[in-house]
Amino acid sequence: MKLGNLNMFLLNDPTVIRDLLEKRSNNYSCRPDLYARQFGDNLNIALRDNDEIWRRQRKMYHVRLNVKSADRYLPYQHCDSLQLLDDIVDRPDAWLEHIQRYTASISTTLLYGWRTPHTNTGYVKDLLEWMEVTSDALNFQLVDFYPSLRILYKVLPGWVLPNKRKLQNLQKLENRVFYDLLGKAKEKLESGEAHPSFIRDMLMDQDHDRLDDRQIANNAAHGFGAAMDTSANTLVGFIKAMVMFPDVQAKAQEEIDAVIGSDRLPQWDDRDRLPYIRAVVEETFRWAPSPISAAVPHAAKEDDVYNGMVIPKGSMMMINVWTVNHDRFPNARDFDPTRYTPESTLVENNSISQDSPRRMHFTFGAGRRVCPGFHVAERNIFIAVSRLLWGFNFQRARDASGKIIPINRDAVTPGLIVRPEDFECTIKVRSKSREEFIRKSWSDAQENLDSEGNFTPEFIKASFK
Ligand code: HEM
Repeated sequence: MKLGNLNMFLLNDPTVIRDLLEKRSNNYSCRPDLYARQFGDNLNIALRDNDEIWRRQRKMYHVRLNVKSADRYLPYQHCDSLQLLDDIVDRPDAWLEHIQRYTASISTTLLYGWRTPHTNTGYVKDLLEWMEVTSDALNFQLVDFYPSLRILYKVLPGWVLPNKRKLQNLQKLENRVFYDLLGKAKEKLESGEAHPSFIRDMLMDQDHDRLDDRQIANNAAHGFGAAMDTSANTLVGFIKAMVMFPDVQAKAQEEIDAVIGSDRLPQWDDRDRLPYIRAVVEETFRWAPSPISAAVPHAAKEDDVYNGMVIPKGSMMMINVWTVNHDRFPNARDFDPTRYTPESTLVENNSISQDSPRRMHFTFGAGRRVCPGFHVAERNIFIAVSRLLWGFNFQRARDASGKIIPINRDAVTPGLIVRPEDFECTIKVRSKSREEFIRKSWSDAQENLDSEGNFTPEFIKASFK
């Protein structure tokens, strides 16, 4: 595809994705030189080109959010999911809000060490505002397709170029929020009160990791941007699937009831014994991918030739996630967990395996840029999905005359990160005894929280040995 002076290749075939993004990753793990990169000190890991700073930033994710570290953070997810369940019992119609709070909270806890009991106060409010401004400001712009316009963009003032103004405002917001959060993390570290988190680990090993303050501040905040919406939107996709495919929901609950029973909640350790739930999670990633075009395109570092086709230096390489997640499968818009064998879902890494053609979905991207938060994401989603199925029934909503309100199966919101378009549904707790169990579990969990809703030092000491 030719967009202005820019060449864009849409990758619609897993074999091509393997051959280019994976086998030739030296050439295809760059990012395009988007205009937006000039703002925010070019320290957004997802936008930055493949260079020494990006490698250092990315290494932090590999070292500090790998499988072992992701397991370490499970007490955070197990606890926050109890508030999610309790919130839904309280106000089932506000389920979207509760899901967004859950994913915001596990993100702030893991990245910064503090919880988010409500999303409308404090730094989390700032972070959510930042994400909103970011998704608006980061859309492709004319100057991305006609790089010769850059000089003009440089000299023209913000009031003539609304996008330049948006990016300038974004930079101001980032300077305030990101560095305040860094300052707060440093204070906690100095006073010995810092809870385990990504930013704490980066600060503790700052000299060894060779990241300066600005890089650490950006790395943590951009983790929030990458984690919060993608995880929330995936859970919205899961609820939509359960409402539209009641037989799948019934089968999933059958498995949970048989393996877990009614007097405890599922947890991550149960994953091995819940093959159908694992398949529901994978099918959710395939069926409702939040980054439908793998979020940010890769770019070609040098000219290349593939199957006789010339790929010029600088070309954008977009994984067409929607297509590769669907085209290979019969009845691809049916939500069908039986597409997966228990063996294929048992190994977590299969979803990001380098052997692309064997993969069932590309929701986490591919090659050296593949999502480094994958293990955390898998835990966020598995814990929420299994517990929601344990506690609730998800049904079609009816209007005042009792008629079922239709749902557009394929409609998603616009943008590079999408979620299913709003739809009506009814969520009901499965039984009185389950409601009481949820109430009690959350009430007991609150014993471990202080007056601001953060974990007490005793809980941290007991959970992180
Ligand atoms: C369901 C949840 C998630 C989905 C679907 C998702 C998906 C993606 C995708 C498609 C990419 C781009 C991959 C590519 O360019 O090939 C990406 C990049 C990234 N993700 Fe995730 N992600 C999720 C959760 C998370 C979480 C929980 C974190 C961190 C805690 C995270 C951190 C990142 C970062 C830092 C990048 C940029 C990597 C780079 O450019 O080198 N993501 N993610």
